Amino acid sequence: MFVIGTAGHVDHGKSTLVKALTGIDPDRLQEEKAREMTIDLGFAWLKLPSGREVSIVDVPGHERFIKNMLAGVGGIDAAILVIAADEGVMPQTKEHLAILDLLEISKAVVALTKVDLVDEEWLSLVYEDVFQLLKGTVLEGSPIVCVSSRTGKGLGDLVKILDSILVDSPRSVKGVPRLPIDRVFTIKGFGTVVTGTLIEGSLILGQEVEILPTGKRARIRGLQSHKNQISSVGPGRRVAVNLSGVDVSDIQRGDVLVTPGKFRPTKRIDVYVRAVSDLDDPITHADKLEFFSGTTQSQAILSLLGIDTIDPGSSGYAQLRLSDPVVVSPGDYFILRKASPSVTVGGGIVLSPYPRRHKRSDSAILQLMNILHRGSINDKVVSILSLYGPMPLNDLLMSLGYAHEDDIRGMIANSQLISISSGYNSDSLVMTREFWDSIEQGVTIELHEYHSNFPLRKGMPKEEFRKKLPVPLRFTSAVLHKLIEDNIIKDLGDSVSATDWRLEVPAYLKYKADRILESIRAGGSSPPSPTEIDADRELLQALVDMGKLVKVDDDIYFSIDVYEDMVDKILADIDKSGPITVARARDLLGTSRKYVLALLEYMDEQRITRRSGDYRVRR
Ligand SMILES: Nc1nc2c(ncn2[C@@H]2O[C@H](COP(=O)(O)OP(=O)(O)OP(=O)(O)O)[C@@H](O)[C@H]2O)c(=O)[nH]1
Repeated sequence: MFVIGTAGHVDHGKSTLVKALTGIDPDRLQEEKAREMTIDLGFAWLKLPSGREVSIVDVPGHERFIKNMLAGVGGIDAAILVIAADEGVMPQTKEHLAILDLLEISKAVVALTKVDLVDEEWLSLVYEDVFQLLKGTVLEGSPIVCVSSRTGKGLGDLVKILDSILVDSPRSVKGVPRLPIDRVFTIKGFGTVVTGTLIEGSLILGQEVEILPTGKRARIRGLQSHKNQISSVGPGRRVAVNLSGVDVSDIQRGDVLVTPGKFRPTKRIDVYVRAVSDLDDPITHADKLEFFSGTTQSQAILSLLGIDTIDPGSSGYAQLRLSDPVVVSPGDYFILRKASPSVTVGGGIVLSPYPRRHKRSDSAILQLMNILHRGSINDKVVSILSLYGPMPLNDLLMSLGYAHEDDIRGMIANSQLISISSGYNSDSLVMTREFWDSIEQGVTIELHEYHSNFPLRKGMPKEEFRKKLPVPLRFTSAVLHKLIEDNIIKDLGDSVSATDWRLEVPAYLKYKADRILESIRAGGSSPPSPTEIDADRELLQALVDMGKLVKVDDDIYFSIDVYEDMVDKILADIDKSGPITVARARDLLGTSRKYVLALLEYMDEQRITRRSGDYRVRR
């Protein structure tokens, strides 16, 4: 589906032409009728000879209403540039042409209107003038048709030309729906209605939607296109959406209707800027300008990257700081105007909707801009991830545009990118293969350093390890698991170690360790307490972690062979004589009640035995 927009100087016959073509008067407002001037946007639709229906947006030509004009042309696929044959090229003819050029609306036709008012000679002069005017713009070579809305002359040709230029819709049904709102009103008995051009994706009756930047949620209660009730709508269509759960006063022109959670309003964007060629002054760093995109507008401060000015007709990269949050996607077009004198100075393309602040002279940033502007999607993904580090998949899609979802998933599938699922919200973290390699190397170095600093510890506690990972906190668990799974680190329960590391008593403590082991083994089932043999607690724990001692409580450590022997004896006795009491176990092991009690409790903890009243039974 296509949306056609009018453009052209005030009073040159745009609204009259739309009415002559469609039978619908686009001037809706009382004031517009009284003053015979379009103030706000008007809407109509037309069936082309091929049978296709197209929407028409009629815009005001008066320079005072340029903001409304910009809200109207923000979503169009093709333009009719209207120039009155009696007056010829006028200031807003030029400004509107410059805007179409900046928005790269190359599907266009020029309608020389009011030809009933001029003679052939004059007409050919104006025709030549217009022909020259289009040169060097995206409209160069566009058909020029002479029409009269009064006599009907040329209208048939105009419609045929429109039919022939409207091929290959650039809009995708697959994308995420986004509807820049151009009107909000109430209909008695129905409530809130918003209208706009759906720029991608589709909307379905009953669906939940979000209004940005406010984040208000609503439900689609009704859909209309060209006054027909419909149950779903695809991209490139004018649509009226009846919403429940949201008040008219909560919404305004410039807001955007989207599916919840898919877009985030932004006040800083990276852009490619082109300056209008017949400007008096260059665009300069730190200029305060007005930014228009879709139906949105905001004040903007321009930070030029790598340059101080953009000369008329030239281009450059910039970061815009906006006073109001906007909802934009990469590839969106925008216009920049100066407030006084009121003039369109340039426009361009959004490259990155959620950038960081840049150093103006950073060559890496200029390189990134170049790639975001003209690079392949693979290069864009790799550059963004290399510069900004790992990113949740949804943020990456938001940064590069949902149209690239399949490409990005393809890069994950062929391991160019690593994706780690957090397990909840189906949220996953995406990073380059290089970044993943650097995590692997980084943790290995980190763990070896830890092992040499703490030679008596079996590993780094998992909590501590997770905090060191260079990824957002909610993904640290998932990353930890992948590192274990890929055999980069070793899982030790509550801690982790390097895979090639084994806990060993360092040489300088060997003598001490041997003495401790000897004393405890010599004690058999009644070993001395650590205090009695003046044993270092950390060293004891290391001997436990190495499997040489078993710690049954803070004061009782058994030698492993003694412990295993005692466990065997108790289990054999249970098998032979049934559940065992503390007293029977004491006699069996020939030790005191203190040791037996601690041992049996430990065995319960280890799920070897279970306590049942005064007895222990096997688990
Ligand atoms: N003779 C003649 N008059 C025309 C023709 N088309 C429009 N007009 C007249 O020109 C005047 C302006 O026409 P509009 O259609 O309102 O002009 P517009 O471009 O829509 O004006 P804005 O929307 O305010 O910019 C009206 O009085 C029309 O009747 C035409 O083909 N021939």
